Amino acid sequence: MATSSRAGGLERVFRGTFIHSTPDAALQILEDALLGVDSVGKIAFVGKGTELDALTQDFGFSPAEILHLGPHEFFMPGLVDTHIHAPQYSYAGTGLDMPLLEWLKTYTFPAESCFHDLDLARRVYTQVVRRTLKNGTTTACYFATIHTDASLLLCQITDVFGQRGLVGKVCMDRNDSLPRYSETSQESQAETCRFIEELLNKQYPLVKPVVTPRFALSCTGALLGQLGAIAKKNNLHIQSHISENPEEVKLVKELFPEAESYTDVYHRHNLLTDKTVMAHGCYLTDQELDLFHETGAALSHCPNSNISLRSGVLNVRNVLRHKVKLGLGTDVAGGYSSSMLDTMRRTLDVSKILGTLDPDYHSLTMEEVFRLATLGGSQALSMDQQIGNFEVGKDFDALRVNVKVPDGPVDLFQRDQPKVLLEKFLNLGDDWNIVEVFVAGRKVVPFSDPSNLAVQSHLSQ
Ligand SMILES: O=c1[nH]c(=O)c2nc[nH]c2[nH]1
Ligand SMILES: [Zn+2]
Repeated sequence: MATSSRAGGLERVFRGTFIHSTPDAALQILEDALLGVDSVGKIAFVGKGTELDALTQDFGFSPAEILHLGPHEFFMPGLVDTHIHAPQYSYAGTGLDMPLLEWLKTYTFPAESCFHDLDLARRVYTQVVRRTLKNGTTTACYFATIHTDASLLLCQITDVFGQRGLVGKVCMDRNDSLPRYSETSQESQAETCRFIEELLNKQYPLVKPVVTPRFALSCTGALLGQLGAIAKKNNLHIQSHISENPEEVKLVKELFPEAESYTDVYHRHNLLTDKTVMAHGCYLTDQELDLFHETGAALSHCPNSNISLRSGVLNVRNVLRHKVKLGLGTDVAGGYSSSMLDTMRRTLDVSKILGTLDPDYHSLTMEEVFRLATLGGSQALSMDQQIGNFEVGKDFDALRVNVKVPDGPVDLFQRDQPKVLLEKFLNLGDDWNIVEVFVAGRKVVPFSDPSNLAVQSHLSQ
């Protein structure tokens, strides 16, 4: 039976294979399906090829207007990167030879401190948005730097390229290792308010502000409290890091002796809400995971970063058992790859290693990881009413995947079933296979040259 909604006139109708997840099914494959996208980018109907006549009548389109997918093609929901540092893209792929706190001091803070330079910011941010879009990231939850104007530029670039973005101006009023890359708590609070106000005034349809204390070690309790109040007053998203590395966990305990746990540091400053996403969480206790569940706060699992900085291992099965919302993140540049395909592969690898070490550990399946990267990410960002799968009424954020693209990375030897095509793509594919990317119904990849010219002139003003 077709499902439908009549939000606006029809813009496009596709026919072919659609693969997505639902809360009940990690993998749902719709073969020979028809999907209509309305003029405001929402999914107007999803039906079967056999229902063509009824759908053409109900929605007023002709069969000649249908865009047909090829035999090795399918649509899947856009990938949701729940944790990525846009400025760190400048040194992605390098500097992975030390643990977190030294890594921050040696590479991260010096690199981020340069982003007062708007020309540098424009170059790096343009490339990170283009690269992640090409890799199929339709929604990205970005950390910028402490610099408000450069953070606003990241918002503008995200808007121009048509990516859905949550963007945070980073807040840190404590940085002994590089005092020039720090703010007073008054500056941090005032600049966060300016960032939010200026971004909201721009009215970019797909870009939202996120309140972003870097992590407990970078912030005084006073600043954490002010940021919790700002988020509450404006009903905003919040992002930070938690329990990533043993040394970090130990120092947080020393710095906040009054708190019952690392999670409690954030909770007592009103920073754990159902619009919070915290990266890592490798060392959270069961009690802390209970607190995440009670508050509706989410975790972002960043396996490339956890391996590359030798930070720790997240027991995803335990997180899911506690019914904590969970998405995946590249965590560029602690994670060296900006591709969510890499993040999915590492999520699976880490889970298989846990299963090898403990025969009672129930490793994740490919289907579960696919759900985490799409619907899971949308839930972690509390955006699952709007994105995450192909439910009628949601925005059409989607990747058109061609597993047999000429000169591509995947070889096929027979007419494979859609599940095999998906598995080949997830394990062997890359951006060559992502032939089109849609965000809110707009085709944003391939990049259109005229719009790029517009970007260049727009951004150089
Ligand atoms: O992976 C990480 N990347 C960072 O930039 C950061 N800052 C605090 N904690 C962090 N962890
Ligand atoms: Zn991070």
